[in-house]
Amino acid sequence: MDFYFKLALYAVSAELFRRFVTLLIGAFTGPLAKIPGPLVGKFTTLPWLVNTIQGETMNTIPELFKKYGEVVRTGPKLVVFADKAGVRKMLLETDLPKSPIYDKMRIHQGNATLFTETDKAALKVSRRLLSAGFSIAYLNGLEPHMRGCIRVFEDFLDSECKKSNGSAVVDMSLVLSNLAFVMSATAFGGSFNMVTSNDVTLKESITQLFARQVITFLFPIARYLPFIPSGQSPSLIKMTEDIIATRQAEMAQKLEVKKDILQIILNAQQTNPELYTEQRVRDEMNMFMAAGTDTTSHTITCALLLLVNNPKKLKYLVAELDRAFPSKNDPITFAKTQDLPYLNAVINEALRLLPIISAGVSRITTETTILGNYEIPPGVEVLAWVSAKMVDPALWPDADDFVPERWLGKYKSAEVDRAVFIPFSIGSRNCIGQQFAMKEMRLVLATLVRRYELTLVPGQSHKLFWSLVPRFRQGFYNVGVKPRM
Ligand code: HEM
Repeated sequence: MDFYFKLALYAVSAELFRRFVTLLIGAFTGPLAKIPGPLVGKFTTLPWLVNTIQGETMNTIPELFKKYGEVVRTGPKLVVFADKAGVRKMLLETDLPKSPIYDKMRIHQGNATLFTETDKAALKVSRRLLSAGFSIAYLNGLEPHMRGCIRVFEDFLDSECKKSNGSAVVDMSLVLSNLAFVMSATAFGGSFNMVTSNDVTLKESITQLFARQVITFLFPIARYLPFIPSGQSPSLIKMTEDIIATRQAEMAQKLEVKKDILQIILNAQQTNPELYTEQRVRDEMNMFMAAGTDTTSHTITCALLLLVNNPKKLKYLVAELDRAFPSKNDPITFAKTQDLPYLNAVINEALRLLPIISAGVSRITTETTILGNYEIPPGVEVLAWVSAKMVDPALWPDADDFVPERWLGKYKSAEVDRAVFIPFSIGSRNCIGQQFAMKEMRLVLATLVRRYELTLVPGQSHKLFWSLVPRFRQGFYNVGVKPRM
């Protein structure tokens, strides 16, 4: 017994020693050793993990770029890139696959969705299939749904104002999240009047889903712990199940059905039931609703934040919208908002200054790849820190200021650099919902600014943290709202 115990002890010690030596060698030799970064990053990703849990990487990594330059090693096999060429090469030219953290974000292991698919061949199939649901013809067909949702939203704002003697203070981050959720849900097959209030249930469902995804990509084992949020709130599960069941019943009765993403997924299920299992259909729908909710609502909330804090710019936008819609009741449409220069410029500035993509896009090298003048061996997680160049003072005069005018022509002799303005990412994994999002954001922002007087509620913190998307630390963003005459 004693002999076996000693043998086991020697074996464990030898293994620990081997690992220690490998770590030391990896830290100070080999291609990654040349990459600058904090000393601790050569040995462990622990500080990065802690920062990610705290939602602080969006604030701390830019500090590392200031200290170490545009390429920083933050873990033994983790490198973050802010340089233009490196980011473009990783996302576009070499088109590296998504890293295994996306596998870990799956709600159900074994069930990939479009967002969490890491296999390039499988991606090609599902991306081609689902792209049909984002064609211009399909998106234009969504206009009545979106405008219907906005009408209900306006009724809600009007009644809030009536309740408080004509003007109200509204938590825009909450109500816009609910609105965006309903817009996605109706676009993907849901019924129309689902949410008309400042009920927090749906927002909490999405927040919970995202929080779980962050926890499980950091600690995959956590998915088995009872106190970790399931990411499957009962209201979200029920809603998705109802939407799918209603559509399946319509199909069974051979009724004419909507041509939408849900239908595309259900048709795929009929031809390929092994790949598109019932569970995958549900996960895919949940993913689309989540991807389409806090992304657009955050961007619109930030556009409002920037506008109410810059009243002169808000006036320019009001003037543009008054010219385009002289009567308060003129229909605000896709076609009429598509090319409004100042409206588009405001949305671009919101996407540039307060982007969704504020904590890097994760990829993995599969062979030795030259990125940012460094030789990156296979199996290294590389993060494209897209947001860095979007606020680089060398490219954007008054980089931290809200200047919609820079999108209307040269600003202080600089033209916008579209090669670094990539809030929807680039390459084969760019945002499939980009046009959907732009159409939705133009409609909502134009309606709010044309029909309501919007004012700053002072004393609020603009501090953000990251939980798959940026969120307000204070938990809300209030704006004063009053119907315009
Ligand atoms: C302002 C709004 C939005 C922004 C800024 C945005 C941004 C992005 C970015 C940066 C990615 C790449 C993420 C990565 O590689 O990890 C992405 C992917 C994706 N987005 Fe969006 N998004 C927005 C709205 C939407 C909407 C409305 C939908 C759906 C209706 C959507 C669906 C998706 C999907 C499915 C993917 C994964 C695509 C793939 O991996 O092939 N997004 N989005």
